Amino acid sequence: SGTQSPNLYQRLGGEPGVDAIVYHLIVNISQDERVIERFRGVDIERFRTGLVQYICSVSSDECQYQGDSMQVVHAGHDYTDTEFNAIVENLMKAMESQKVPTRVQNELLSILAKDYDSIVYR
Ligand code: HEM
Repeated sequence: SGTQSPNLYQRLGGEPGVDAIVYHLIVNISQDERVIERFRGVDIERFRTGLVQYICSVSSDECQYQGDSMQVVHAGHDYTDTEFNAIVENLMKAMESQKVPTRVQNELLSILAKDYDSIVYR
């Protein structure tokens, strides 16, 4: 804050911005037949709060993600390339709906892309 340049979290809209992005991501996932079956039986409120916290933690030093590592959370499901890309696409649509500038979108995507090897196994 103050005269410092805003961090990525702030450029994503801070807490209300990230809440809205994650909300729309979940709506998009719920309408996406490529991945919806993967979320059957999942505690969505827990998923929502975990994701909000995770995005905050990778985009600022303002939060600590309390959940398990991406590797542990996604282990044993054989998530595919196509499913990974579907989630990314749903996130992009969510950010677009919140009018997040393209370069800010790309900054978050490039950070999350590093989790690819922890989520998709082959
Ligand atoms: C950019 C890629 C991804 C990121 C950053 C990501 C991140 C996360 C985070 C932070 C959580 C919450 C963990 C917690 O706090 O408990 C989570 C849970 C989950 N993710 Fe992902 N994820 C990604 C890709 C995927 C993909 C490709 C799938 C499958 C289609 C998937 C399916 C799930 C499911 C089903 C849960 C809920 C697990 C449970 O609570 O049992 N994720 N993910």
